[in-house]
Amino acid sequence: MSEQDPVTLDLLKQKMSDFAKERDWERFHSPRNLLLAMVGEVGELSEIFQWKGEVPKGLPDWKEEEKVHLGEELSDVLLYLVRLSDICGVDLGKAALRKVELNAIKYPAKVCEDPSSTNKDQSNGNEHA
Ligand SMILES: Nc1ccn([C@H]2C[C@H](O)[C@@H](COP(=O)(O)OP(=O)(O)OP(=O)(O)O)O2)c(=O)n1
Repeated sequence: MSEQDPVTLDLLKQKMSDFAKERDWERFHSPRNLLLAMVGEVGELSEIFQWKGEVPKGLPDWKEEEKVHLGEELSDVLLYLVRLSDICGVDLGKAALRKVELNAIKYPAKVCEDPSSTNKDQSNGNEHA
């Protein structure tokens, strides 16, 4: 794989599968364990922003090493999510695309100007699509 090749969910899925196989860690990669590991990584991601207050988009004032750390924690969350989906037999790419389409139907572009009002009134009464 070269630097120019796109990084796909399938590639990440394969890498995580190889990683677990090579270490004989498949027995640890159960749905529940992976979910808990992912939530732990969401916690580590949250710590990066904790107590900072709101930060401007693009993080212009952050040091390079802080951005590298952020990339690592974002990646841990993504990798566990990809692995969890795989282990559960869910095609994450397809499921996410379908969800994007459902979101567009639930929140028509011309109607929804204020995202803070994305609750019952604009979702046909269904809060859990
Ligand atoms: N049983 C495991 C353990 C780790 N990993 C992979 C997925 C994550 O990308 C990363 C998580 O590793 P750590 O648990 O060491 O977490 P961190 O990298 O965040 O290190 P730390 O918690 O020390 O900051 O390694 C995995 O697939 N399965």
